[in-house]
Amino acid sequence: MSGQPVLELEGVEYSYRRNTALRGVSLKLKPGEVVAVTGASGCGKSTLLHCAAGILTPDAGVVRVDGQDLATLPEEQRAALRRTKVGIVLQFGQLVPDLPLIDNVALPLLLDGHERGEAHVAARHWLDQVGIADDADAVPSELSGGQTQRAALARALVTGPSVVLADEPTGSLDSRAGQELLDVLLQAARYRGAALLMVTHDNVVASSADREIRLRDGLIQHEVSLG
Ligand SMILES: Nc1ncnc2c1ncn2[C@@H]1O[C@H](COP(=O)(O)OP(=O)(O)OP(=O)(O)O)[C@@H](O)[C@H]1O
Repeated sequence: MSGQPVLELEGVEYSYRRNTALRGVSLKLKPGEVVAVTGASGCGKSTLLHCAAGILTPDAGVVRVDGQDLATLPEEQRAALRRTKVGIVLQFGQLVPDLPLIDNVALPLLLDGHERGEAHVAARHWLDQVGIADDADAVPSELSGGQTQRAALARALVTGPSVVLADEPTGSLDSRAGQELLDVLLQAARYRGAALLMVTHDNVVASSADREIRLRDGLIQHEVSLG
């Protein structure tokens, strides 16, 4: 795997008031690289993902996306970088409740100034890729947990991001549906050259990665190359 890292964390620390979640975590992902973050509940996995996404600002350390330090960018540029370069699949609450799925998935493109028809074509493509093209006109409250997760993945991939961050991407799916969704994610990384960082409790998901980073008490306990 060649190229400069598209995602870089250096000495990232984060505390929630008195609760220290990350104690200095460093990692680098190159284009097309797939990294699984594992570890016991509460070890800091989601916090790491949220820092990488720019949702949380680290207390110390640096997060770079495509070589740009998120902390030094003006808010508007940081938001634009996150919108265009980073696709995020969180566990809950990502979709806009009253918007049909087609618009939910097209939203990152619409916010970025793309024309509506063009955004809808891309959204339909990704709804099809994740297997819910028939639900394009449904609103999120009409969906199952698994369908919601698929829609969130379609929305994360619609901009063709350089970095995809996924928190338990197959969490509420049975093993077959989970495998299908994992395949979509892996293809986005391997064929489109996106770096994929995914938090998972699932050994099958972890073993599909190129590397596994195991966290313990907010630190990298060990790192295993699986390639
Ligand atoms: N909003 C919050 N306020 C206070 N403490 C928090 C908050 N979110 C997480 N924590 C604490 O930070 C630590 C790391 O939490 P985090 O959610 O990152 O772990 P995790 O490895 O993702 O856990 P899980 O596998 O259960 O999702 C834990 O001790 C947790 O209790």
